[in-house]
Amino acid sequence: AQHQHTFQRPQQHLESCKWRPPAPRLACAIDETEEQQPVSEAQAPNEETDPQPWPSRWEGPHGCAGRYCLFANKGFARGRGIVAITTTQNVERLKRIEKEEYPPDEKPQPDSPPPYVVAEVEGKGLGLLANKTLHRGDTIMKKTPAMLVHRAFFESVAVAPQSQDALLDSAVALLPPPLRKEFLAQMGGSPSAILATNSFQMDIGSGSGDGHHYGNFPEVSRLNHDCRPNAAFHIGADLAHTTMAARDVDPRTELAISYIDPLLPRAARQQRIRHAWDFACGCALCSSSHKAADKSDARLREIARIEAALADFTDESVTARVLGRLVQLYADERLDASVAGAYTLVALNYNMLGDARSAQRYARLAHEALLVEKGPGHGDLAEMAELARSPRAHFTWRARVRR
Ligand SMILES: C[S@@+](CC[C@H](N)C(=O)[O-])C[C@H]1O[C@@H](n2cnc3c(N)ncnc32)[C@H](O)[C@@H]1O
Repeated sequence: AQHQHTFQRPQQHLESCKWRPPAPRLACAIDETEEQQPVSEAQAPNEETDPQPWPSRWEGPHGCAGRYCLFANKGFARGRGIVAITTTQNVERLKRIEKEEYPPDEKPQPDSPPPYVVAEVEGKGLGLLANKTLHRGDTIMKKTPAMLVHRAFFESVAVAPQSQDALLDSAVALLPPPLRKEFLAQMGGSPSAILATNSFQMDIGSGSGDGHHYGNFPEVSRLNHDCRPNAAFHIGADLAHTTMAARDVDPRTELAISYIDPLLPRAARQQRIRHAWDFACGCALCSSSHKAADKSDARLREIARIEAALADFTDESVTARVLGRLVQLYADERLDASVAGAYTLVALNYNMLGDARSAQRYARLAHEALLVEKGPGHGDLAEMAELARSPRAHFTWRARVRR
């Protein structure tokens, strides 16, 4: 699974982002209410009391709206469960992923106690607070989705809003009770509003088309937004959403992720947050003085300028001093959760300038940051490992000096 590209920076940064279904709906070509077969709770007897974990078994379709049908697997990912509103082709993909990533003969790791507690956070509703000291790279949580909904289910004019709501209600009813409780406890109210406030875009087709879904991970949904977050996240080919500490965190400190591109200037960040989630960001940077915000925006502009130069092999302004300046700007901006792309560029550019030691140093840092921000499946990892191993054999060696 890959994250949705919402913006493109020089090093092909990928961003996972949250979403909001399009509203208001303008047209409904076909009302498919009649195709709905809402699933009642009565169809799952004894599930509240049954101590046995559910076996992994895909069932459905339990009703359809247009090409999108409801499928459920109460035993998905070694007993966690999942529901999906998607196409039959994508269910086959989910089956393949489960077979490869969650083989039934492999014992699940016992869950270690979470390094956070859920608590009220002033001005933000509930949030997550660290309950111990965390270090950069520590895993905060790793969760598979409770619900996957094909993006076009919300966008297709062939699916009427009533059909959407009926199928979403049925989907919730098919979740195993503990996960259903977690799902319904999320901020939002109705299932569609819960999805609008708390979902991540993900591609379950590895970019091969029609795999674009909204993924809902109820435990992850308690993470509030911060423009300079102390946690980073990625969604892997195993569908799991992993949140990791991006810097050292003291106990009782709130854990937060960025819902948006943190490199946007303050006004654009706030506008995106307002537009997509309808809240005024109360993070420390957004609440800072005009003077501090202006300084931050000036640093972001300088970052953009330098990164454009680094990505242009013909740009002659690139020197070791410029590379050092970029690293300093990221540190000053506290962009600990978004440094992988910058370190990658810096590593490649040191190599292009013929400084093998610095290239190796930043290739190692980029490798570490890619694991935190993008996960072990990211394509640049091999490149950075190669550069760290033998900078002089890398195609970038002295590329700027040779010109
Ligand atoms: C994904 S939920 C996060 C958890 C949520 N606070 C809760 O109680 O479940 C997103 C919602 O949390 C609140 N929120 C998140 N980050 C915030 C921030 N930086 N400032 C103010 N409110 C925030 C907003 O109400 C937003 O719609």
